Amino acid sequence: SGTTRPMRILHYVQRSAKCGDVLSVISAIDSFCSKVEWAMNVGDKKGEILDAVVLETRPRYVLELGTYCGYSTMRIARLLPPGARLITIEMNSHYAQVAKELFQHAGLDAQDKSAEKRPAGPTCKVELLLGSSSVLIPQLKKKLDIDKFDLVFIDHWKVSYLPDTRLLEECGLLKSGSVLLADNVTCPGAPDYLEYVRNSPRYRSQYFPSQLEYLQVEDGVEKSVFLG
Ligand SMILES: O=C(NC/C=C/[C@H]1O[C@@H](Sc2ccncc2)[C@H](O)[C@@H]1O)c1cc([N+](=O)[O-])cc(O)c1O
Ligand SMILES: [Mg+2]
Repeated sequence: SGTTRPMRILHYVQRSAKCGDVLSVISAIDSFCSKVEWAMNVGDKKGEILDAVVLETRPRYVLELGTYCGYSTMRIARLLPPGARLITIEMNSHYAQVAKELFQHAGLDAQDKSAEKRPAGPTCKVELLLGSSSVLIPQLKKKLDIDKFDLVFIDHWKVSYLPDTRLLEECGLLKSGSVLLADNVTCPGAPDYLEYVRNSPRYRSQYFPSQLEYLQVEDGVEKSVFLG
């Protein structure tokens, strides 16, 4: 009945990162996970690729599958202009709670969309949805009044990458030019997803080699542009 790894990350951040400073929260997580305890954040090396893709895409509507502690949520949110919306889906309520507390420490304007009492309309940049992507993706248009996503960051269960991508297509949530960015396509790997986006005429796919977070192990992210 001790603490969990996400709780230990949260406590370290609360002790050592500057309140309201999202960059100091991000670097505190990286420092904890590289020196004290590994955790499955996208990390600083692949995080720089994520940053570059966000800046290049200039997305207004972003979807993230797999919040975990919210590390990549914060990396993305800090680069979005006001008015942009970042929807992140997490099915583990403990991880979601830790992420929310990290967003608060970072001073990120975030809202738990699954809360009952919430102000009408998108008053904040980060909207955390509690539930499974396969259940929530078909509800996004109706629930959140979002038509298409400009950028999707995929970092949840590796076996869910492909089915959820197919679901995004079927739900009409991608437009010509929408960018999918998938973490871990080398380690742990998402072979069926890779095979799909690299061979489908509906995507132009590009691999960005890097390393697994905090380790000297090969990994990489795959950027796939939906062609409509
Ligand atoms: O397994 C990995 N990631 C799975 C991530 C899973 C995250 O997404 C939801 S599942 C969900 C959320 C929403 N909808 C459906 C399911 C989990 O609660 C967790 O927050 C992983 C593993 C390694 N590694 O080295 O072993 C490295 C990485 O970078 C990884 O991302
Ligand atoms: Mg990952």
